[in-house]
Amino acid sequence: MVVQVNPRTRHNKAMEGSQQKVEVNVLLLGAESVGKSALTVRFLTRRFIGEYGDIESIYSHTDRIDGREICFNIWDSLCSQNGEGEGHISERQLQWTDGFILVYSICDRASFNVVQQQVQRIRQAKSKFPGTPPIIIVGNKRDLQHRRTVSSEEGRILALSTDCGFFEISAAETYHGVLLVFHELLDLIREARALKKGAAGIKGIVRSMSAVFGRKRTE
Ligand SMILES: Nc1nc2c(ncn2[C@@H]2O[C@H](COP(=O)(O)OP(=O)(O)OP(=O)(O)O)[C@@H](O)[C@H]2O)c(=O)[nH]1
Repeated sequence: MVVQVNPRTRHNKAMEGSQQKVEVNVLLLGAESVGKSALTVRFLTRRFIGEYGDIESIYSHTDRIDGREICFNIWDSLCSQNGEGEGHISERQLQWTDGFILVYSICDRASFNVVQQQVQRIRQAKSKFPGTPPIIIVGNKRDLQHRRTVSSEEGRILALSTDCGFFEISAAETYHGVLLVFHELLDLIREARALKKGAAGIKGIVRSMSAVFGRKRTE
């Protein structure tokens, strides 16, 4: 079973008219050993291979979803980069990504704390990078119930209070939960893009109208 919270109403796919290929950049963050690579590899290959090594990579994966080609660029980041401390997010990462997947392990409270800090950092960066990309919080290792130290409730409350999506999954046990995470993020990214486009359109109309009326006033 997968626990899920949707932060907003689901995106109406009719909002995106054209049938061009859609490209989305997805950044996976979280503490060490929470399963970021396991999630990435599950999504790319449908497999769980157990050990993943310490390689930071950006993977590209194209899928056909609802009759449309979607290219996912997935940045599987390493924790504690450049001595900046756990949970650090670089400006390059913030500028690059269209959406975040923040992963913690349900058996590791410290990793949940890291996700809490990362949500705050991303939200604070909003002023620097307008239109903060959507965030999905993922509690991984759901198969290890006997070692659970973070309740589902805590994950859900964090997500609700910070306007993030939330899933509890086991990358080890199923592909389905991982697929849901990426598809939900895709929906939120498309929704954010449609809103941005709409806002730009309205701004354009307002600009044209003020140009016309502004000119008339000075005549
Ligand atoms: N039981 C269980 N183990 C998992 C699950 N997901 C990942 N693991 C294990 O957790 C360990 C760490 O997984 P990784 O995917 O390498 O974690 P990571 O977050 O990419 O780690 P870093 O690259 O060191 O930051 C590995 O031994 C995985 O096999 C899961 O859902 N359940």
